[in-house]
Amino acid sequence: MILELRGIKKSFRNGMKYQSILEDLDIKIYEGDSIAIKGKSGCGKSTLLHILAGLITSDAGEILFKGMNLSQLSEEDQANYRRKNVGYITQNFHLLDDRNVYDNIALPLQYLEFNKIQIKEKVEKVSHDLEIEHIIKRDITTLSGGERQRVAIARAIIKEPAILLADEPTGSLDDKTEESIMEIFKNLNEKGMTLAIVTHDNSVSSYCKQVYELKNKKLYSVIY
Ligand SMILES: Nc1ncnc2c1ncn2[C@@H]1O[C@H](COP(=O)(O)OP(=O)(O)OP(=O)(O)O)[C@@H](O)[C@H]1O
Repeated sequence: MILELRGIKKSFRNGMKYQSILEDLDIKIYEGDSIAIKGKSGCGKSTLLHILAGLITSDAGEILFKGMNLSQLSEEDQANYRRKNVGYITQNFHLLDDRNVYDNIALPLQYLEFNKIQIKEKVEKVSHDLEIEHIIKRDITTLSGGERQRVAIARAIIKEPAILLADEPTGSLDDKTEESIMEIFKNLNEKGMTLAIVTHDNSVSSYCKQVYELKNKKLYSVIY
């Protein structure tokens, strides 16, 4: 098992009120799994992905990565865990506007202290796969929504993470580009990368081996 959530609870404080989002949520994700997470807008899908990525903490429960309890690690070790193992594509991409496309894609490898030659090789390969070679020197601010999305995907997969978490990764792409991105994810998954995707799109979830619905603060396996 690569990642397990046990008894996760999460609520947010909005003004004077606490809004409970996740309640006693469990999930087991096995190495090489590909899972889609569906559910109504606002039900807590992004919150769940943030918890899986270790970006926010839960109020109760445990997150285990290959049996290791992440909440028992120091902040520095948690950050190292994320850098090495987790690729994350957020809903609004979070690209760095003051750097060009190349530098955005190269960033995770710089954190992992790859040398310049290794970085160049990997950036060239991933930008070829995602068909963004022609925009590699462009400033982020000049890109279209779909181009930004592909840059965010390139940045997330360049380090070949053990687990890729993606929040609506093909949301603003046309059908053909969506299909090519899903083929890339499928290939990476076949090579052993575990995949968890939040999506509303049935054609995206059809690529996944398992589909879950987040409902009433818990995850339910959807059987077609
Ligand atoms: N940092 C926060 N502070 C307060 N409330 C929050 C915070 N983050 C999320 N929420 C609330 O938690 C609920 C779940 O939000 P979340 O973004 O996880 O839903 P979602 O299922 O991903 O929605 P969507 O499909 O619309 O993107 C929403 O009601 C949202 O307003």
